[in-house]
Formats: sequence, C-alpha cells, structure tokens
Amino acid sequence: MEQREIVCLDCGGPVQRAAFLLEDRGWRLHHAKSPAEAERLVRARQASVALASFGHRFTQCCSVDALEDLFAKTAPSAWVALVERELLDDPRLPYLIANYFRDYLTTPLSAEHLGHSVGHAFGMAAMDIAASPRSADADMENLPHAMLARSPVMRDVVRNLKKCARSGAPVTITGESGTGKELAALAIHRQSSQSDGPFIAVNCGALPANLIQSELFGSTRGAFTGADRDKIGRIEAARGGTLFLDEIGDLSLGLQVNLLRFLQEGVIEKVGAHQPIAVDTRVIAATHRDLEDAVEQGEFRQDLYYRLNVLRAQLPALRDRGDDVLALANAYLVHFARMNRSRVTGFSQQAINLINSYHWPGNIRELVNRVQRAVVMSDRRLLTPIDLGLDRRSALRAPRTLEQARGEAEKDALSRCLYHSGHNIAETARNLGVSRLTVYRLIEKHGINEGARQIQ
Ligand SMILES: Nc1ncnc2c1ncn2[C@@H]1O[C@H](COP(=O)(O)OP(=O)(O)OP(=O)(O)O)[C@@H](O)[C@H]1O
Repeated sequence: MEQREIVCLDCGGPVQRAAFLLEDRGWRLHHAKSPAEAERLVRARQASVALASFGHRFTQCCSVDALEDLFAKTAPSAWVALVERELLDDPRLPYLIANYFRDYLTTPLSAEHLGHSVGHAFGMAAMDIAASPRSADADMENLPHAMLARSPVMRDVVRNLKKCARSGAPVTITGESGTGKELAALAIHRQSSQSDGPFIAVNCGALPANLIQSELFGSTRGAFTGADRDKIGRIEAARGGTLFLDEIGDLSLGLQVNLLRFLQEGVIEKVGAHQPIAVDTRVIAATHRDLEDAVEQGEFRQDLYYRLNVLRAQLPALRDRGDDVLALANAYLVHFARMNRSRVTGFSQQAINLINSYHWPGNIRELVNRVQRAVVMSDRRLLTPIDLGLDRRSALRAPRTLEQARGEAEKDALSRCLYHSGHNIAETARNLGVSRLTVYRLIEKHGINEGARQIQ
C-alpha cells in the first residue's frame, strides 16, 4: 500500500505520542517547527493531511496570524488539531479550529480515535482536491493581471492580440464595458518590443473637459491659471512604451485633431508652448461605442478613425465565452479566498447553474465584484446564489434571442449527456442521436472542457 504522508506542526503540544502512534499505523511523518516550514513541507510533499499540536504556550511558538495564513494557504489539505482540553477555553483556538480544521482531538490521546480522525481527514481532503477549484488554476496565480482565455472564442482573441503585439501600429479594442479591454491592451504591451517602456492608461471619458488637453499633451508654466510649473502630459510620459486611451469615443472634436497630428507626425505640442516635441509612443485605443456610428453622426473624425483602426481586437461579452464563465468565477474565488484567508472553497451546484445562465450585463467586472463580495461576506464553504446576489429570476430576466436560446438548449443537452456518460463520446453520440464527429464539433463550438462537470 502507498505510504501516506502527514505533516506535523509542533505548536508546543503533545506531539511525540501522536507521532509514535501514526508511524505505527504506517504514516510517514514530516515534522515542522514553524508555520513557514509546515507550508513548505505540505507543498513539497503534497501532503493532503496535516496535524497541528497545540500546547499552553502555542502563541509563543507561532502567532495566530501566521497560523491563519498557513491554514488558508494550504487548503484544501485537511488539518486535524491535537489540543490539551483546557486550551479550548482560549477563544482563539476554537476560532481557528472551527474555521480551518477538519477535526480535533483532545488529550489524553486515544490511538484508535487518532487513526480514525486522520484517516477520515485524508479521505475528505482527497474528495475536496478532486472537486475544488483551488487546485485547478495554476495559470491564474497572477490575478488580477492574468488573462483567462480557454474558450475557442477567447483563444482566437489571444492569437489576435499576439499578432497586434508584433506590429507597432495603433490598435483599437472594442467590447462591452468590463470585458477586459484594458487587460487586453496590457497584454499587447507586455508582448511588444516596447514592453520595457511604461504602460500608461487614460480614461478619456473620466477626465474633465478643461483638463484633458493638458493631461494628454502637457503644459508649460503659466499656460493657464494655476499652471505654476511645466507639466509632462501622459503621451510624453508613455514615451518608449504604450499609451492606452480608454473611451476614445468621448474625446472632443478639438482634441481629436491634436491626437491625429500626433499619430501622423509623431509630435505633440504642450499647452502654452509652440515648439513641437517628437514622442515615440504606441497608442492603443478602446471604446464600447460604435465608432463607425459616431463617425456617421459627425461626432468622431473619420481620418482619426482610420488612423486608430489599423489593427482591431474585439472582446466578446462574458455570456458568449462558454466554459470561461465558470473558470473565471473559480479563479477569482480562489484569488479572493486566499487574499481574505477565507474558508470558502467553491460554489454550490445551484450557484454554478446560475453563473452559467446569468446574462452578466456588467461582464467580468460584475463577476469579479459579485465573487469578491460573496467570499468576504459568506460564512459558508460553498457560495450559494444568495451569496452572489443572484436568483433564478436574474437568470430568467436575461434577454435572449431565439438563436441564443437554441444554442443554450443544445449546450445543455450536450453537457447533461456528457456528464451522465462520464464523458464517453460514443455513448453521448448514441444518446443524442448524432455522430461522434458531431459530438466533437459541438464540444468545440460550445467551449466545453473535456471532463468538465457542468449541468445546467
Ligand atoms: N480574461 C480575463 N481574465 C481574468 N480577468 C479578467 C479578464 N478580462 C477582464 N478581467 C478583469 O475584469 C475587470 C475588468 O477588466 P477591464 O478593466 O480590463 O475591462 P474594460 O473592458 O477595460 O472595462 P471598461 O470598458 O469599463 O473600461 C478587471 O478586474 C480585469 O482584471
């Protein structure tokens, strides 16, 4: 039988006898004298179960903060506490045990009880590891700067962004609010030859009209009341790097002329100066408005439109990203649970159903906010629709075209059949009355991950 590994953190408690009993039952023990050492051992050994032994002076061995950090960071490994009974009067221990431990044992220690408790924790941890998103998203460690893109539609976007990065030409990124336009601009910048230079983001819609010119182009001392010194504008600040102009459609016609000159000639003029300065800055613009429409309405200059639109990237709405919706929700759950040292480990099945069927009008920004709030506020291990502020009506209210409804029904039927057949393609094809080739095509079309557990 494979030897089971257990990490044993000594917080001044009765560890010797426990060690002896566990070794006698075939466990391989790794002793840790501090939370940092325990964390390292849990990771290195991939131990799914760990024991913390608390004695009277446990806070002298490790601070409660360091312990909480350790238990939150090492989830879903299961912790079992070994405590001297009187210690349970100290409210800090029941708090830690209730929030982070799978079980606890009090002294005097019974061999049978210890073996049973640790074995049970081991089994529960194995189930958790299989079901929990905590272990599934290594590539999302760098949130909020990482870009999750697993669905076919988003993989296309990422390929397109890479191509944009290779060219130095202006790019226009379009997409609904909150779809990740700024993140996409940053991805282009990071993969471009200017990646060592700065990335400066400006929201053209948020700057007051009287300030925007000097903010973008800079100003000289005395150029206007209050200008008591020379000021570098954001275009110049992004020299050698990338300037990201968000909500470009909100730029006034007057400023559009100045921006066009910069794009055509590579020079800017500060407010109050008459000397053009050459600046080498790449521009990426973004808008949630239809710029062609704005051009037709006479609100956006056609020549600037063509200058900016050399390369284009379109970000799909979150509701059109297939399995990415749940993958994003899981990734952010893990991120916020770690940040807040929360006991939350996943979503309830009902919450998963709603996450998949909700319309997400605020796109990823809305999803991030709902998950963050739920992780911070919830006392449960699995987040429910109530924690997320969603209910069945929020899903039903979603405006859907017939085409979308058909697509969802198709995806629903496919997901169910895959789930019930244990992802057996031949059986799924038989049950759906289609060929295996069609099943493969539909899996690709709906961005369903092989092995994904998703029933709506
Ligand atoms: N593919 C993605 N993977 C992970 N997180 C993402 C992804 N896309 C966007 N986000 C996150 O969603 C939030 C909104 O993204 P961002 O600000 O880039 O959107 P936007 O389209 O520029 O919004 P707006 O139109 O309001 O300016 C950010 O927290 C960002 O980190």
